[in-house]
Amino acid sequence: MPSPAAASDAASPDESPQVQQRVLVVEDLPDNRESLKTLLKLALKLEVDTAEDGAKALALLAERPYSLVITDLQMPRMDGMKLIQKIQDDGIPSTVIVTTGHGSVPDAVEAMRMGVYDFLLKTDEPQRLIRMAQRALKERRLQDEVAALREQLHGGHTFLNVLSKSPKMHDVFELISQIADTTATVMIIGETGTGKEQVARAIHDSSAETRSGPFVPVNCAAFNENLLESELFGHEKGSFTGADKKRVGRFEQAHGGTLFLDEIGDVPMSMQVKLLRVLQERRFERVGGGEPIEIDVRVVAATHRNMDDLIREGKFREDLYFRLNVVRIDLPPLRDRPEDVEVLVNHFIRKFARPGRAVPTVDPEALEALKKAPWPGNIRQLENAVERACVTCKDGVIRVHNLPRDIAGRVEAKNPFQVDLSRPLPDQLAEITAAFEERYLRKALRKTRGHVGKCATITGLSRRSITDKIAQYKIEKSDFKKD
Ligand SMILES: Nc1ncnc2c1ncn2[C@@H]1O[C@H](COP(=O)(O)OP(=O)(O)OP(=O)(O)O)[C@@H](O)[C@H]1O
Repeated sequence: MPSPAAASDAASPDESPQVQQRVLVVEDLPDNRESLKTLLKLALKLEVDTAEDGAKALALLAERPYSLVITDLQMPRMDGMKLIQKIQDDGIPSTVIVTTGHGSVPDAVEAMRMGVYDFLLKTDEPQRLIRMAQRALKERRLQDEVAALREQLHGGHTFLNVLSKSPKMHDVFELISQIADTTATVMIIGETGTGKEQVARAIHDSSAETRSGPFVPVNCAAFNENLLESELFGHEKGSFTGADKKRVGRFEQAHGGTLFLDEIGDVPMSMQVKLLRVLQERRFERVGGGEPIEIDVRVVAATHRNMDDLIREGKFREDLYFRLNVVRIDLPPLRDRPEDVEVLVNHFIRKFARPGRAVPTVDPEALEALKKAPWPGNIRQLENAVERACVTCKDGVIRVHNLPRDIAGRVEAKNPFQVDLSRPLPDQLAEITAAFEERYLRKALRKTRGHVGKCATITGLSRRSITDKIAQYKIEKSDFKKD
């Protein structure tokens, strides 16, 4: 039997703080049982329980989950083979390793056929057991993770903090769970505000490999070429004017975790070559530094741009695109998942509810308006609208007039002359005029694709007046340029 001292330098296989793994040793001889327990405890730094036969083991397995069961085959009462059979039949989510004497090798081989992970001889080196246990625990953890993800996937509208009832998004969840135990590079494509960063975080959290490491986001569009290089790769002291200190770049910061390259379509060509090299070689040098730095990072990139167009126009390297696009996730815009509006509204209401006050509700007309709005800014725009409504609603009910004008205006426009005798006539007239003016202006902007001069000609107003009204109604001119 192995001696405890032999394994003192082995590392724990479970670096994830979220999954607490436990081991069960099943062995009838007290000395062997205790020395195995001490060995495993020391080497794996995990909780280890023991049982003297199969029946006691089953009782323990019914009480708490064990990631790994290490069992002898020959024992009184219930032997190892019967225990294995029961674990298989009852679908107990434990991985089994068999320890056996020379005489029982055929039984151990039979146990392998029944689905046990592996077997080893009692005369084997202790290190062999430790290595086997480490491998088995790692694989178990991945299997448990995937099972937990699948449960989330089919059990509701939330998947690692991403809310959705939409079948299109459920396909995305399925894809994330499929790639959870890989480190494949992922490319997320979606309009602004569709939740690209949120999904990138879900990918990071879904994987036991990355989750215990950092999630490092970089907005590539926020830097010019030189700054982006030093942002990503860091620099050595004195490598350029102003580099008065050594700087650790984002790639290095993300070691062991995920680097999220947002707005990848905006990376200048010369930087694209450098990125490609890092993705291929998994190492790089700091700016002004000679020593190559090895990194173990999952890269998730995102863009709202049409990558095919960028490649066609010669603005993005195809080879880099292929590297990034190993797994591609297309996020649908909010207007293509109307079933999500209510779920998200309720989520944001809870998020923005004022402490100490009741969580607001939404009146049916306001909810209808929220569901019908086109949401060019997608979930972020919806989030802002709900935040504003939570602040302005007075009696704990969000009504149409608490919504931004462009959304409220759509409802009022449906029946602009509805008379409300509880409010003074001038107030209602002013609202109707404003709603009509806003609709007129939006239509003119749509026709002219946001061109203020042309819009002035159509409306008969001055350019200045158009600009003032655009500000007054909080209209985003850029929304019309894209149409
Ligand atoms: N499915 C979702 N469930 C809950 N919140 C979400 C969801 N999707 C997005 N959000 C929230 O909406 C906001 C915008 O999301 P995010 O920043 O991930 O979008 P984005 O596509 O990366 O935006 P941009 O293109 O502007 O970078 C964030 O506050 C995020 O938390």
